Amino acid sequence: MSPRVGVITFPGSLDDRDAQRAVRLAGGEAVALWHGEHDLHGVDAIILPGGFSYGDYLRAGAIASHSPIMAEVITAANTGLPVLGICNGFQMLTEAHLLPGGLIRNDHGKFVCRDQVLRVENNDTVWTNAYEKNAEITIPLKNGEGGFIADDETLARIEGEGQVAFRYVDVNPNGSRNNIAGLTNERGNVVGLMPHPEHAVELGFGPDTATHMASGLDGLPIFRSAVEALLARV
Ligand SMILES: NC(=O)CC[C@H](N)C(=O)O
Repeated sequence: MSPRVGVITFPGSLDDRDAQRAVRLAGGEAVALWHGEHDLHGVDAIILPGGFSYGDYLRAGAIASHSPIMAEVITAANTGLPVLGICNGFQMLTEAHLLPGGLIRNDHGKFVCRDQVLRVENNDTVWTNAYEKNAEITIPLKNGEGGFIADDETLARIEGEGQVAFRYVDVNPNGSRNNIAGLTNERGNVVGLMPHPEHAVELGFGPDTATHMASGLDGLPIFRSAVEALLARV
């Protein structure tokens, strides 16, 4: 049976249906979940999608991190359930303290939208194991609050423990410390990243392959990583 991957919709989510589609393309069953529920409906993994939950009021992801379903997500993540946060979802994961540090307004003050090259720094997580270590991938990036921050001590710990999952290559698009684009928790079941893998899973809809010499499908292995890890577990 296909692993059941829950995608939570919050008020203001934009990319929930794209995430569901990516799950299906990777061989999983996508289960739509609503932020106001207290029930994860027995899913095998969770995706917190991109968007503008609660209009980015206070800080992007801050209000959503207190949604009723997030209490269940936090408990489940702490017992090993695979959880992926994409962009606004990554912001929620730091706000919920499932990942360290925080995300603030881009250093140049503008919204950024571009095809972004990333390096896979850690392929020993539930969500990155289908990549080669140090693989360079191109997936879209689109955010206003993507600047990763952490104090020096936290940053040293993140680097020392290998918790940098993805790093920006060539350009740092938002002023993130140490060019950090995505993180994992120590256990490797919770991963968050600013760029959008769910927008690079089908030819013709992802990065401009002619300009970037990208495959256009570089986001798919994130979803395949978890689906295949879950299948192997059964
Ligand atoms: N694409 C997104 O998920 C955007 C996240 C958030 N609204 C921001 O602009 O930073």
